[in-house]
Amino acid sequence: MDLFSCAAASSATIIPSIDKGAFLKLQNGSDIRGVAIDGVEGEPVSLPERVTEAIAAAFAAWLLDRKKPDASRRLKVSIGHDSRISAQKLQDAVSRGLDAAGVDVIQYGLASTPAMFNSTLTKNKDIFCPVDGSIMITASHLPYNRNGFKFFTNAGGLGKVDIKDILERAADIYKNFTEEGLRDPQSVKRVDYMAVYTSDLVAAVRKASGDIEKPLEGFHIVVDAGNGAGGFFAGKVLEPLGAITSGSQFLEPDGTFPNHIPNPEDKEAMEAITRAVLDNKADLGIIFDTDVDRSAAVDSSGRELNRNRLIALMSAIVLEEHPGTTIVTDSVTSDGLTTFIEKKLGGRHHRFKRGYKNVIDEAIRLNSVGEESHLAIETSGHGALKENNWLDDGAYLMVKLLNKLASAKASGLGAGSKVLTDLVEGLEEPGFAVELRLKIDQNHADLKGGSFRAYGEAVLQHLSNIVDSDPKLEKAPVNYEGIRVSAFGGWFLLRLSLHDPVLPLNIEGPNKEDAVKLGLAVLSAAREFPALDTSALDKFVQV
Ligand SMILES: O=P(O)(O)OC[C@H]1O[C@H](O)[C@H](O)[C@@H](O)[C@@H]1O
Repeated sequence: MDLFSCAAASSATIIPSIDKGAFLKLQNGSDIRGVAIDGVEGEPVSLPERVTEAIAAAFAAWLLDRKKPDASRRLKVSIGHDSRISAQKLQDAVSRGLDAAGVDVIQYGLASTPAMFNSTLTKNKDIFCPVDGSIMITASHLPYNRNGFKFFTNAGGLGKVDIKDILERAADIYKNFTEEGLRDPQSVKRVDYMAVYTSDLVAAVRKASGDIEKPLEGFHIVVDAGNGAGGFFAGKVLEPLGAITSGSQFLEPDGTFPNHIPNPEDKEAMEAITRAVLDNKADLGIIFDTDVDRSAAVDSSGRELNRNRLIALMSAIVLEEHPGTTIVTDSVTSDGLTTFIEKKLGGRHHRFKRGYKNVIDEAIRLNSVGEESHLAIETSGHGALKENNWLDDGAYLMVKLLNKLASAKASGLGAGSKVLTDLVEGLEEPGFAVELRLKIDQNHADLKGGSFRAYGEAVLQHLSNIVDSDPKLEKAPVNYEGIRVSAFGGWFLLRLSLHDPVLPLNIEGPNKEDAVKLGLAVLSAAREFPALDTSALDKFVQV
């Protein structure tokens, strides 16, 4: 069943009528996300093929406006996809939409999100690069029935404003669609771009090791791709570098994700890669999300190198290369991380907002106003380096770790992941950490017809007032998102979710008891908002 109401069937024309509002609802920050296939009750299809055609044609129109090519040149757009079961269907629809808008289509097949951005930068006429624009068909770690798009030009990923513009254009294009349908493109070019992208990663590690052909010889590294698109990393990156990859798991693409969610923030996923490392007595484990823009690692003792630890590790590597530089992170990073970056590593920690695009854009902005920054990274496992064109690339983060292993071995420091573990030595970790997500009921009368955002802002304002009147609670002096407060040896941050009608609450404390005290401070404010579902917090504070 389609989400959209059907227009009255006059003569033979049955194009479901879809208004602009329904198109705009497909926006998810700087991505487009929707339900691509039937199968989950209560989740009707919101991204059918014809809507996809319209979105692709709208991207082409947007790109033509930006690039203004002269009449003799046709623009080229590359398309790639992750392992989702709707990938082929959407790739065909995207190709028809681009072709109808007069743009050349180059299909890469199974690919990673960072590879797609990279194709706008690669200079190689034989493979039609650089392309003018690129589309990745993915819904990251979301369930199997979802899908969506990320768009790139050589200036980076498109932002919120551009996505809204594209969806508005798509709604107009869709209105003019006829029952006849768009033709299949006359000529689609197919390129094995992942071969190019992976050989760049291999070259980067070889270079860092002082041009050794197999700098990872003697290392045993297991990869867990969670049946997403990241399986290439074992056979196309690690093995040519000499590493043993036996025991790697879930490398085959399978859009039903039968083993675990491909998501380095997911507990089960991290447990799966940790088990693989320990069972195989491997030196290192590497895990990716579905489209490989996020990653995490596990050391040989089974210690997870994700979230704050991964940021600490990457900061140590980047600050060795660029002493004193600023590390930009998302807002839910720990106080211990700030101390580590500033006191141990001698850098500056700029704790900004949640959202990978927000941290990357902030790092670029800092550089433009004279503050040097080389790393923008989120606890989610998204990370981008200046040296890599600010490409949001989970595989490149792992390449930086491999460089470290390879150069340690080359300089006689031996194999194993100790060189990485040693780099995070001294990072203070909280005794207790939790994230609770408090939902706002958008249909509740207390919203009085207003938006969930306005309601969430009112909760935050009320909490802010309570904090101001309590001497035990100390507001963070610099804060870019929500209300962050230190007390009882720990901290909490209550903020609005980037996309959902939710107020995520992060609490870290020396122990659960102190974390509960922080939770109670939030609860005293939250209780007064009947549309806010505080049940998770109620449960948490009942020790
Ligand atoms: O605000 P939240 O609901 O916690 O979501 C925040 C997250 O949203 C998306 O997944 C983005 O890709 C991440 O970069 C961001 O961190």
